[in-house]
Amino acid sequence: MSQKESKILIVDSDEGVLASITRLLKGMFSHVKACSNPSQIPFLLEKTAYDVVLLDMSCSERKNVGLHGFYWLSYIKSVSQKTAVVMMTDNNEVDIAIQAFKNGAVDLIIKPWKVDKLQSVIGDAYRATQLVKNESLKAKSFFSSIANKRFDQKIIGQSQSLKKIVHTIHLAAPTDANILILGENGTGKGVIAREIHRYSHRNTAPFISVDLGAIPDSLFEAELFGYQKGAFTGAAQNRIGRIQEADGGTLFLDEIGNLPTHFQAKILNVIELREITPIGSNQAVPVNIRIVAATNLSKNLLFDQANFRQDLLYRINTVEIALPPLRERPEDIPLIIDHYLKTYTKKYHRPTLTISSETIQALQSFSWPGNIRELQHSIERAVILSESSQLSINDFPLLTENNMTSTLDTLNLNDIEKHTIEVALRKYTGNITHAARELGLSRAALYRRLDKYAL
Ligand SMILES: Nc1ncnc2c1ncn2[C@@H]1O[C@H](COP(=O)(O)OP(=O)(O)OP(=O)(O)O)[C@@H](O)[C@H]1O
Repeated sequence: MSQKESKILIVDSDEGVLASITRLLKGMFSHVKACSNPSQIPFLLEKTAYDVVLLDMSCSERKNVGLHGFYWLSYIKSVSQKTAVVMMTDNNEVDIAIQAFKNGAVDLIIKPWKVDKLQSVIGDAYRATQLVKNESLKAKSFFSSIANKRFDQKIIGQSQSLKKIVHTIHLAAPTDANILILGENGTGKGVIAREIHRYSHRNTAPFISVDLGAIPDSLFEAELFGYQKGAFTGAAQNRIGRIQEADGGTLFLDEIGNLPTHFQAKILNVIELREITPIGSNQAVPVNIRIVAATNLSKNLLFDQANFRQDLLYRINTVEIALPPLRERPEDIPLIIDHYLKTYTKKYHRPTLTISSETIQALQSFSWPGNIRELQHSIERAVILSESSQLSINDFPLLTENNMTSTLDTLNLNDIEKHTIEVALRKYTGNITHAARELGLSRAALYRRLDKYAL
């Protein structure tokens, strides 16, 4: 591999990992930078154009906060499309790999790594970036195609409840009313928010989505309000924040229910004053935005002022859309299956794959705690792993296991704990951070139990 001006950034909170990978890659790259605090990533990327970033999935400046790597992966891809990001994880899960690729990672390394494997993956990633430089048009579409497809999703389903929701969207979208979307994880709140934007008169302006649950506290203000050059160490140039990026368009505040109270006050201020002040500036900038917000909090929790500022709530819920969980609209399931079967057989080159009607019925009777996202992932996994020309019940392990729809016929605490963990993992389609949060455990404590129960 040519060493001429090749640059790699390695991000991992574990200094030991950093030291050993740095040693391994020093011979391959002319510039190797190790970083143990991911909040420095914005400043490092501003200073240097890295060809490759090797990023740990759970890197965070805080302990046990889970898969923050996904946040940083999106960040890196948003500021530097040409940088190839390779993710590292100590978790050998298909879902994590699929999610990493969907978010734009070019490869994934499972810890503990084999030296030759690590070097060949990084070498390939570097060569891909050179391809981008040489054949920029072709390669650009290679890097951006997966990401763009995510935003094309149409609302699929014909149940009465979904029809009502689509009708509400058509009425409310063209007004500038703020809209609050309520629904369990994976019910399609993001898809609805994009549909609202598409039907609004702002649809030629940006739709900016901010996952409030994923932004580290230390970056909240910089990310949302932007900053001025010199505002803090490392602020090498002015940067506009996400709110200003949405000027003229729609700002989608996802997971608003997870926002700490002091940040809720800042968002309320923006909505009331319709202006923001970047960090380091004393000049307020007017912003013309329409707010669409979403949360998976139940109405009871949301309307409890101990959890959420009620003055903010009444600002964002002019129109409320409550998305029903998938189990309450099983008539939509065959359409969704058909859609994702077509999508994934095409993607994975298995055009002749069908699904038996018995399997469709079984999928309709399942409770889908992770909703459409879980159904979608199950179909994707089945398409990848099935060896026959027709998908059957056996291609969907959750249909054959004694799963969460059944009541546990035991009082053994270990069995109950294992079962509860399985339910949480399914609900969040393997997302350790979300599952741990719902179980009231730290990520580390959940990992210990996964080992204990061999899950
Ligand atoms: N009506 C639908 N038809 C087909 N696919 C859908 C539909 N609604 C959502 N999806 C797909 O389901 C997945 C989850 O959707 P989305 O991210 O919008 O859910 P969400 O409620 O915002 O989830 P979360 O609360 O976890 O952020 C996405 O891949 C999306 O494309």
